[in-house]
Amino acid sequence: MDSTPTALPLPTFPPPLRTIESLPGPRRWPLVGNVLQIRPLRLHQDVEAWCREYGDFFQMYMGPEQALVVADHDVVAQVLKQRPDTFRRPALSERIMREMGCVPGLFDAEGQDWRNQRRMVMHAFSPQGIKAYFPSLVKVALRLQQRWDRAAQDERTIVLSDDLKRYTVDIIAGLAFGTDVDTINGGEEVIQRHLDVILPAIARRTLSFVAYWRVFKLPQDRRLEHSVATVRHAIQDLIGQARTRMAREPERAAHPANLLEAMLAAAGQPGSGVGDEAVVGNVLTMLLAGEDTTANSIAWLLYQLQRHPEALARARDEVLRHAPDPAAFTMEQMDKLEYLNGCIQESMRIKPVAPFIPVEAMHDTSVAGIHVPARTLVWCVLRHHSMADSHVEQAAQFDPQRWLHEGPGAIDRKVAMPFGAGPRICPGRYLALLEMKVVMAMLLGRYDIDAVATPDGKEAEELMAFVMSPIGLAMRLRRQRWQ
Ligand code: HEM
Repeated sequence: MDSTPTALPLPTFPPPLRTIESLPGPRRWPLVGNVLQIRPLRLHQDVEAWCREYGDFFQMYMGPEQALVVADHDVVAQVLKQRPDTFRRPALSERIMREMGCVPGLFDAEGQDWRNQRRMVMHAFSPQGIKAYFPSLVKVALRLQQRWDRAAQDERTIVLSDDLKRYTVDIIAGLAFGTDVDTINGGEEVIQRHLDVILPAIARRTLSFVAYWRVFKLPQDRRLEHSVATVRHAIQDLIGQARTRMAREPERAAHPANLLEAMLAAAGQPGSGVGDEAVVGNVLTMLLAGEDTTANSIAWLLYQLQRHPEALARARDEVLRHAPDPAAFTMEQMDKLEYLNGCIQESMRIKPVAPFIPVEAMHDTSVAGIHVPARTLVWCVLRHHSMADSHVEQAAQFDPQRWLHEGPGAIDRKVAMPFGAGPRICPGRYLALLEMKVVMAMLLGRYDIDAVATPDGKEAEELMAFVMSPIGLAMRLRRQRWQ
């Protein structure tokens, strides 16, 4: 027998964690940190420029608070996946909403409240729910078509964001609240005007270094108060209409026809985790989360297609082949618009309306070997690898084709995350994609686009106010000759 002692394997230890302080990052000032180097309306671009300079992981300071910036798409997806237990949305965002007089909903809910509300919202926005709503969605698109017919006939310029927001609000109100608000045919005093005041205010106050509004109010803060009060009034109206329907038809409590009815039915149940406040909060949340995001995504898509005539022609060809008549649109036709779908994905890769997602660590944890103490802000950058040649071939080019095939030359679909990732991924994504397809199919099949341009004819700038929007795009349409 061999008596040579065999060497015991040495225990291996994971490498010690790095600290955030050990990472590179822009030079900071005492107290204000890097805040003065960030242009609030160009915040995303400033952080993306630092990503190019300092790499996928670096530190920055939002005032005195240290933040870890993560721009590696795999690691971003891992962080976003660890919600709601390890990371949450920053507590500041909920505080700002409440202070403004807005009740938070799913977007700001955490823990068990979030789980309960999420289940209901997912059910309301499920592919089956959206399929059932499709005929009403098309009806809203046809109203927009009438509005655009009039604009084309009068050779009038269309303020793109205004018309598209009317379209998206009407769809959300119909699907989620069961109410036909018809803002497309409404006058100037529509709910969007007030949402347009509230959304930038959330962004502005979240980034504001000094909470001056607690001490005195500027005209913009008084406008905000008025808009919040008007929107709250409109929400009470929507809830009132749903309660009346449910009182008239009590069977709706057992078989709710939409999200609002489901929430109202649940609000009466003990232990449902959905109270009256959550109902109000979620009506507002659906309006805020579904309006600007989808409208601006469509505006960016139109802008990019207009600058790529060969892609536009190919998308139009496809529409005329598979879905030539908006009044007869079907879900099956929409499923056939694969090239248009590629255009949508490509546009959202280059111009994601949510180019970053900030989260906060709930307890001490680690990210890619970096120690992250509890309550640290982790700034997840969504547009970095998705625009890098190292991850996407000729990344700066608008090339819808890359979304159509598998294998060499195809894009790694996980590199772009326009709807976020993990358990809090956008629940409205199926609806949003369908809204985009329907409005684009209606437009491409019926009109020639004369212009989608900024007032000075220069490149559309990206403005970060709650979502990343193109500044001041106007569109001119002409009815196609064969129409
Ligand atoms: C193109 C249009 C849209 C884009 C690009 C978009 C993008 C996003 C993103 C990036 C998030 C954060 C996800 C995360 O934290 O991982 C989000 C969350 C959310 N979105 Fe959307 N969204 C769009 C349309 C909609 C629509 C139409 C609705 C519903 C009416 C909606 C409702 C929500 C809600 C409620 C949340 C919070 C989900 C949660 O925290 O659990 N979104 N969206």
